Amino acid sequence: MRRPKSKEFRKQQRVSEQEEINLLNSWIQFQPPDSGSNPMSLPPLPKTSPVGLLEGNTYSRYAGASRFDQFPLSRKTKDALREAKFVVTTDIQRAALPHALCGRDILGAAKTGSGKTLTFIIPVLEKLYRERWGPEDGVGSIIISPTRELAGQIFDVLKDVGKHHNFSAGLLIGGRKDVDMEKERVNELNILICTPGRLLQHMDETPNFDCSQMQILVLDEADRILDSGFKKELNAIISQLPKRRQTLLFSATQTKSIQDLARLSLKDPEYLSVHEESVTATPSLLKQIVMIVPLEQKLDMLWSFIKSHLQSKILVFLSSCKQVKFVFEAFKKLHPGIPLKCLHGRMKQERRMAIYSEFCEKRSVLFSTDVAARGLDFNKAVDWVVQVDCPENVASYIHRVGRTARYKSGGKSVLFLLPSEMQMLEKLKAAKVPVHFTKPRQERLQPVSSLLASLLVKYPDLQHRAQRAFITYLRSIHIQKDKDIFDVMKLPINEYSASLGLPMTPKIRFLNQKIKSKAVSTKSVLVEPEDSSEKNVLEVSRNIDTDPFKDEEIENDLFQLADSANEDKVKSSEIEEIIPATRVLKKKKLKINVHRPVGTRVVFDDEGNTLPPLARIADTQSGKEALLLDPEQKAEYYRRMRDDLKKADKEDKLIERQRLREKRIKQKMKWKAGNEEEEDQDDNSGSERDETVNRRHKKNKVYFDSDSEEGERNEISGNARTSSGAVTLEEQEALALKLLNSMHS
Ligand SMILES: Nc1ncnc2c1ncn2[C@@H]1O[C@H](COP(=O)(O)OP(=O)(O)OP(=O)(O)O)[C@@H](O)[C@H]1O
Repeated sequence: MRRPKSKEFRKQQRVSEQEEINLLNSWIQFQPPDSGSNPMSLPPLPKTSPVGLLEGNTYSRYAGASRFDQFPLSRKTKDALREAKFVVTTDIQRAALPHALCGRDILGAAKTGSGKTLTFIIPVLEKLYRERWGPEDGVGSIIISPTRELAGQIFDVLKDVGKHHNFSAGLLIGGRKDVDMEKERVNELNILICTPGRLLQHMDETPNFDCSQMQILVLDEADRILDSGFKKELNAIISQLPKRRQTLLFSATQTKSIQDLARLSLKDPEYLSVHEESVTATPSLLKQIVMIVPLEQKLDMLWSFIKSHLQSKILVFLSSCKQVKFVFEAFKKLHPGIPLKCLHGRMKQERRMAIYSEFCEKRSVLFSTDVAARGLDFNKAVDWVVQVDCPENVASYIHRVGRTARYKSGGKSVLFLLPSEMQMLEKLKAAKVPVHFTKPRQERLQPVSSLLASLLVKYPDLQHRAQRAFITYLRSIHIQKDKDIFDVMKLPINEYSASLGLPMTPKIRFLNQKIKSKAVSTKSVLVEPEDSSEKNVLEVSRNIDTDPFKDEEIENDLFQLADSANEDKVKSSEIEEIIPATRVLKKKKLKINVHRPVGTRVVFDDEGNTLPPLARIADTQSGKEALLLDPEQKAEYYRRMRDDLKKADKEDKLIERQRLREKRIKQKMKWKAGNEEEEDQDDNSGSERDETVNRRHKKNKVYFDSDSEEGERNEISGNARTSSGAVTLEEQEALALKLLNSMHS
């Protein structure tokens, strides 16, 4: 709390502030961009070096400044920077601050953890300070972030660095219930830090919400905000912002698309990519490992990894919220000896923030979706980033691994790649990502599947979660755009299902169609193995083994599970994986097992001869076993059995429908009560999300940001359908017969 100051003191302060501003303005040759320039006629992006950018400009002398106090910044900003122990500037800060303080538009690209946040927070504060912005001036700056956690983190940095300024700032993110309170106060805020959905909500719903005077717009993780997932929101937001403004875009993986820049009406933007000439696209202190892990061994590998790194802080990325929920719940029940946490878009906002803070403070394992992939700077360094599921592209990989090895600290990461995803390695290499490729050391694996199977028997809820995780994973692969890497048909589906502890492979409608058509077309693959991708896979692995970035230390010290000695074993599993026809045959075999009728038990007659199968069956009516050798008797028996099963099936379906109806009603009520939940942004592809947003806009004007909940609802209904339709009549018959059989054996 500040003590009230006297009138005289305030007057003096105003005068000295004005003198300081005059001085700053004379130091900085302030060049606001032309308001009327045509955004489509952008000049080619200049490839500038980080220092000495503004030759001939009075400001050029600051271009090479290596300390914050050498920059023409206000006393208030300098004091706060010093107090927060920010003294020496980073590359991107040195390169971008001179331009940003001049009022230029900037496209800033620098590696993860290299200090981009300060690079835009300082110009925002300085711009408003020099404009003498006050509460009555309203919104002066908007900073947009793709996720709520990142917005919260930027807000914290702003509070730190701006603590001596008198600006008001607000964090506007989805999932908060106090939207009405926000509406009342939003017009008094000078700096808004927000997610796109919530900002648009205020633009559309808040009476008199006015940002016509806004001076400076910032997009953090700009490439993400400009991609198709946020396209509609961003276009709507931009259309409501003044054309005359400064725009700053930052990301570790920057967009260079002229269309994107045109959408933002950038004026002569400075493209500052300070690490473009760098040998690697990722931080130099980051050690990166890629391992081939067959799908059915992923959980074994993850479990073994956790068990052998109990003293580390580990961030684990999985492809969907359902995966996160299942792995977290299952592993928690197995007590690995280190605290486990999970983070995904469908958690309540308060819980999300709490988990995020707890993980910042404590050594633990955090299972997360891509909500934690970008921008987050976990307080005490993350030791390991483990990518259990392959990221959708190289950019996503770079952001995920960038959660460790930040600023000047080191870090390690490991990516589990399926044999069918080996193309990813080539793409990483092409993008200058130095990975050390290695094979898993099988004998160090601690299998967890059998433990999971018993857990699933004990906890039916967990079984349901496992089924959903299974289906969502396959769907996430199915909807991936990059078909060079992601091919659902190459996955060992039954083995994967068993590895989750599931007793039977759940039915997946979209896949069944594919399998049928593939079963016909893949026969030729079996007779032409040399031409198949098998060869490619092996070739790739050989190439990567001779990777110049290879670091012996990693193999010996950092990841004890790795071993190249069992190369042959892995190769044979690769071969098995990449010939889909093999699996199709296997699958059929498995199915035959499931449908095994009563009577397949070997039975002998009085003379010791085996009786043919089906000769001996249980008479369910009388409760006795009987030998039904007469075909008519047998037919009659089966007819009765079929009728019974059909009846039971009908009843089951009725019950299931009723259950689903009740569930839907409950969800509706929850919704109506404004019980906001969130979407897992990874569960849906961009295009799916676009459709979702459209529908929502049309229907009831509910807003979307990185965290909306439509994905969940879609999935719930999708999964409900699957669970209700998953077990067919045939399978139910088989199951009943199997039960009878086991009762008699
Ligand atoms: N000049 C500096 N001196 C000391 N520490 C700094 C400096 N600049 C930034 N940092 C610290 O470096 C860390 C990473 O900064 P920041 O989060 O801004 O990185 P980033 O480039 O935005 O990363 P990402 O691409 O992952 O979003 C933070 O902990 C921040 O406090």
